[in-house]
Amino acid sequence: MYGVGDTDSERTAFRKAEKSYKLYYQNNTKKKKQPRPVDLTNVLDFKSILQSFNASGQLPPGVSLATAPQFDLPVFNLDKHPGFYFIPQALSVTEQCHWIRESLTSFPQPPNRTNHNAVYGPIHDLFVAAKERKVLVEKQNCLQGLLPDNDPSPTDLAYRWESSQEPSGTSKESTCKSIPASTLLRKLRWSTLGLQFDWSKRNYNVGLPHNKIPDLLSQLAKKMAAPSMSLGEEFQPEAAIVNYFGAGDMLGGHLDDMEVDWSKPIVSVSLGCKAIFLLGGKSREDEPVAMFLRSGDIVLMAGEARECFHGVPRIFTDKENAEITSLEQQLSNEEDLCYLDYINSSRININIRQVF
Ligand SMILES: O=C(O)CCC(=O)C(=O)O
Ligand SMILES: [Fe+2]
Repeated sequence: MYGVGDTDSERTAFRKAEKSYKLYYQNNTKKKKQPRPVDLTNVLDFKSILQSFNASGQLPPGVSLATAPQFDLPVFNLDKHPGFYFIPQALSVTEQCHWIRESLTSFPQPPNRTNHNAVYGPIHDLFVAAKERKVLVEKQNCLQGLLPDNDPSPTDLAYRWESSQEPSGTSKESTCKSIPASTLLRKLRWSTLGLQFDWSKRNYNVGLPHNKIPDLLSQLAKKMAAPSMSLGEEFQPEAAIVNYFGAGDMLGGHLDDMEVDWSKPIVSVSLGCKAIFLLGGKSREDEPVAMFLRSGDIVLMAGEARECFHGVPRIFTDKENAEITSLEQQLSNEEDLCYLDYINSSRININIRQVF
């Protein structure tokens, strides 16, 4: 689903656009790596579109106001992409902070799976462990026989958290593989909520243990999906993918085609650093439109837009372009500094789907 190009796709319009926005470094004269400057003049900016719409009722060519009865925020459509909806600043800063905390603490908790499952099995409390500078230590073959009798989960975990200050003790322990939680947090790429997506088989595996989509997230998705739903129908959130992006990360052009009913939207929430989103056509040969996604923006992809290639070639983690000042202010109290530290250089995307 998420592969970026083989040699053929290197030449497509979508791939060209990805390359033009992707973060590349260049050496300047003092041999310091600098991000290559990128031309952003063709990137649609719904923040300024909203501002001028609010001031004068004017919209740029190709953008129109969606009909969204009983919806209390302006929602925009793109004339060339039926089924695509943009809701700028859909979430307040307080709501954004809430979903950032949830995305880092509760969403990656088992039975939800993450990209780390394949290597380490289920990992509990990753964010707290990173905050407490813990290390993940291989337990089997290595610590067996050294575990206390009251170990809470001796059978289902091959790894466990340990304080990094713990003296290594016996020679048996010192040969254990150990990985700092902070490294694992930095390498967290996705977690899945609700019905679990099996990336190797490219389908939803309803047999995997899972929890329902959390109520508050479900309510949010139902409310935000409304502009793209037929009258009298309600969106049923059954699965969600949470994507975590660091500087230089990108999400290659792809289609989300594993859900049964494509008339239902994907509700996609952006948090943290600003990104560029590319929305293409049904073929990679179609020229994509580029737009900024900022913290608090929500997009809906329904109907025809569900069949369109899309991706995220760039996130901006530098102060000038990240546009997270209000998040920084709200997360500047002592208990939130750990979240601030993460989101300062990261973007989180939560996309919620109705599968059946
Ligand atoms: O990060 C985004 O804004 C898009 C995510 C996405 O397309 C996906 O997870 O399928
Ligand atoms: Fe997608």
